Amino acid sequence: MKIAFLGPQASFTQLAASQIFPEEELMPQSSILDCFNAVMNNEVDKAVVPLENSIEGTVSMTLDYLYNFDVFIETELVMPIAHHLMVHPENSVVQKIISHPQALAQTYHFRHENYPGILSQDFNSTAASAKLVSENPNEKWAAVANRSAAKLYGLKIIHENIQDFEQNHTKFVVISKNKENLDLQLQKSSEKTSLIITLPEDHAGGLHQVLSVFAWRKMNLSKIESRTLKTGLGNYFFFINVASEWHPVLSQNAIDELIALKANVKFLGHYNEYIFAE
Ligand SMILES: O=C(O)C(=O)Cc1ccccc1
Repeated sequence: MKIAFLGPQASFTQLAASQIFPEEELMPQSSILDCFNAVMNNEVDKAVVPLENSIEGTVSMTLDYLYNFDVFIETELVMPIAHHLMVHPENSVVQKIISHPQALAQTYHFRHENYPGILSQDFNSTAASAKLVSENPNEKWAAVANRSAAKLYGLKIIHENIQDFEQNHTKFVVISKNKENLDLQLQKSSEKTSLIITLPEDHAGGLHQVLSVFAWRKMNLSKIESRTLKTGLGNYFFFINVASEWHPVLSQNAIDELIALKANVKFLGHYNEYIFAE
């Protein structure tokens, strides 16, 4: 089986992907969009992408593509994230800090306290930034990336554990064209159902009606996030997680009732959440 992931080697997504799929062929992609496209074009069977971070929140690109592409979520892995600042071994001066926007956001206060006025630059992934720094020994650049990236690309770590909050976790999801619930040999923490709901038209109590479908069935919502539909200010879709085992009749009735309310419902999957094994 072929598995796409946000690469290159030693990205956080690769660490997640190799734990979920230790035996499969992992195929690095240079963006989250490329991961979705690889699935849609059948170049791969599945892809692993980051969905949410405990400091910075949802990876909005992933949320948008879950809305836009015909894919399902097959499983989720929660992984602790430690960021380090690294430079080329021949360098110690830092004039620019490069990383994935999520990593830059998770280290914002560290950078502003320790490197005030130093430029930051978004790049495709933490590992891609580490690789870029290693390929440019004459530039005074530093990357925010993980320890495996420092080792693989031969960089020197000058500050360890620079994430702004000690508790830093990212959820990675496996997406594919199949409605599957992956059974992994990892520690399972919970089960959930993910839906994307679009309300029919703007009217008082519209969202309340949608939420009451879950409330009176005692279906516990563990996440609700609104995201712009990009059709104009004030137009949103809602990403909802229902935290429970799958009750076929109850869950189908809830979806049928949402449809009767003229909401648009996209079922993303019922799947397990696993915890990264250190
Ligand atoms: O850039 C990476 O290495 C990724 O896999 C995305 C990411 C960035 C920061 C924290 C978690 C995942």
